[in-house]
Amino acid sequence: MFAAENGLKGDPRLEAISQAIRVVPHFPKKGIMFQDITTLLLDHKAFQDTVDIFVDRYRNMDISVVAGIEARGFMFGPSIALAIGAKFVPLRKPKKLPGKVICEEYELEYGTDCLEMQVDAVQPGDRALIVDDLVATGGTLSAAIRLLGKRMGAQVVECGCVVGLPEVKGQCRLNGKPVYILVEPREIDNCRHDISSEFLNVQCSG
Ligand SMILES: O=P(O)(O)OC[C@H]1O[C@H](OP(=O)(O)OP(=O)(O)O)[C@H](O)[C@@H]1O
Ligand SMILES: Nc1ncnc2[nH]cnc12
Repeated sequence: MFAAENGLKGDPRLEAISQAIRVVPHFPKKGIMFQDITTLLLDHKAFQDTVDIFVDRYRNMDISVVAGIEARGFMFGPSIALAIGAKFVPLRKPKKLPGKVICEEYELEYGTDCLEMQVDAVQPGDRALIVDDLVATGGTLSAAIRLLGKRMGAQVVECGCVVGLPEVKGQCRLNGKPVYILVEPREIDNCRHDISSEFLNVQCSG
């Protein structure tokens, strides 16, 4: 589900949210158009609107757990959880969580990574919302869905992301679970926050 299908067509908040996200070409490496949500966090109204849109969508869906994906899912998930009266569960990169954890691997461009969750955080029958800033290939969200659904027996109601990259068709890999996305990535031409190339960490040739 992408911007045109999120039920918010014409909502001026979406344009402001989109404009508040800085686009950084060639970060962290050449060829990546990095969607930097840290500038959204600096814009109080756009940040509040982002959280409000998710809260309005999920407040009556009987969600009992909001699971946020490290690291950028932690910037939106807790506010949504507090507002809808759900618990917040962090899904973390390996070896960060104490106690008994379960792990699901996912593919990166080169190699694999995994997400971990504490086993006592979620119970069978919990109704889960998974939150992240962005879906690209969908590999990370897929691992999160498996952790909560297949491994713990929770019902994954939906995944909510601020940005979705349409060209990689992330929803195909999301195990049949709906993904609700606020905005598509902006084209660099319209970018308000473009970083001058002298500040880029990655040098580009050609
Ligand atoms: O759909 P995918 O192809 O799986 O990519 C999306 C994931 O990539 C980014 O996180 P990243 O792995 O860069 O980690 P970070 O948030 O800790 O920087 C982003 O915040 C998502 O979690
Ligand atoms: N283009 C992108 N911008 C920000 N985070 C990402 N994670 C994967 N692709 C990304």
